[in-house]
Amino acid sequence: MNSVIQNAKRLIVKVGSSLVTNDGKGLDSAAIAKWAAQIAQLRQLGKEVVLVSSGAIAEGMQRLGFDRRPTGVHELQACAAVGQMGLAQIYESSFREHRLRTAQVLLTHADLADRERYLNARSTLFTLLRLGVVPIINENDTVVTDEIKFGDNDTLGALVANLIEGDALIILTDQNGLYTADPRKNPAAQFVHQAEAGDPALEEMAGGAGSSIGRGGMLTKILAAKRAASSGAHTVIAWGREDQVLTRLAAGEAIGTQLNAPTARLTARQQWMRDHLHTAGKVMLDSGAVQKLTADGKSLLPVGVVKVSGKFGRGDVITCTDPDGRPVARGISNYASSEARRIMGHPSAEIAGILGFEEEPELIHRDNLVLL
Ligand SMILES: Nc1ncnc2c1ncn2[C@@H]1O[C@H](COP(=O)(O)OP(=O)(O)O)[C@@H](O)[C@H]1O
Ligand SMILES: N[C@@H](CCC(=O)OP(=O)(O)O)C(=O)O
Repeated sequence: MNSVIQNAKRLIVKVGSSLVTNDGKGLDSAAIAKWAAQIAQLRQLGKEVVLVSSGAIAEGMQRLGFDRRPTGVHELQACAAVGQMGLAQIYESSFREHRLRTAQVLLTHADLADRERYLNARSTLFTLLRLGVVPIINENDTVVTDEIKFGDNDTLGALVANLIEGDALIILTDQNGLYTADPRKNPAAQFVHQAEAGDPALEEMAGGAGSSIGRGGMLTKILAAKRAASSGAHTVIAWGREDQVLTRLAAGEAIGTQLNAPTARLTARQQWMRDHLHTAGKVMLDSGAVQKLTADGKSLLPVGVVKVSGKFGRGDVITCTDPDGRPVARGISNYASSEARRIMGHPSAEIAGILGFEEEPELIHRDNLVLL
């Protein structure tokens, strides 16, 4: 038995190109229908699921009649643009069978490196989940070149896990999981059931892609697990065609390779905020808001702010002080200082009326806040 996926509330499921396109032969609608049915069941169990799907280039190659992966960057980008239409269509129709809506989210590395775009992506994904939609994420291959790419969707899956503080990342691939060596080349390779994410020994075992369809191979999956672990997410690498793989994992069955996150959830993120030696701005809270933050574990609402100092933008880390000016917390602001000055002291229901828009009801969401 294994409870990591069973206990997970928010899951990121990544499916690789070779699985999605049946080794490049075209979109595998039967396999996709099975994952959609399983994801629908996970949602009924109260889990939130985000799907990261590869396969745009492989499907585009098939549609455009390339029998080998083109070497020219613009041909690859053209393939991705054509293939992504196929992915969007098939996911939309497969999930519709279960009365679930899908949303296409195409991201680039630049989107996640920029704090404001990062926060926008995060808010949009949370909103989609709250609305009961299954987001389908891929890299926006049409606009990125090699130097600025995530490069592979294992990495993208891990970054999405960090972005939305997923509890677990499930990487579905064409092998049962991690072996001590590439099983395609070494039939004596032993299966690894469990290990600690980030253990350097795993990187020695993992090789590159076994087929011409997949990109990253096992190494990028191991590195993705290490990356996801920094925000506390555990990773499972499993065979995507295993019968009922997702629902069985959710029922607590041990399938595939489990890479456990050694750090507690949010530690890395809290660490990142704590590590800010200087912040661009400060907000002074009334004593009620101090109580909400420090004793009740709540978010900071604009209504509890009495003074805003400094100049900061949406997404900057700011310091919260008590009425005597003593720092009590640090966190990421959802509003720029000019906006915060206008909404401080007001209930969140008035934000839209004052600013003409509302980003979030909180000035600092609890997930983006660390007590000092
Ligand atoms: N130690 C290993 N254990 C399992 N698979 C490995 C290992 N090293 C390399 N591989 C290769 O990694 C491949 C999976 O990666 P990849 O082809 O990129 O798949 P995906 O499209 O699912 O991302 C496997 O087919 C396998 O040949
Ligand atoms: N964005 C690319 C994904 C490339 C990729 O990482 O593929 P894979 O190693 O199969 O997950 C596509 O959709 O073709």
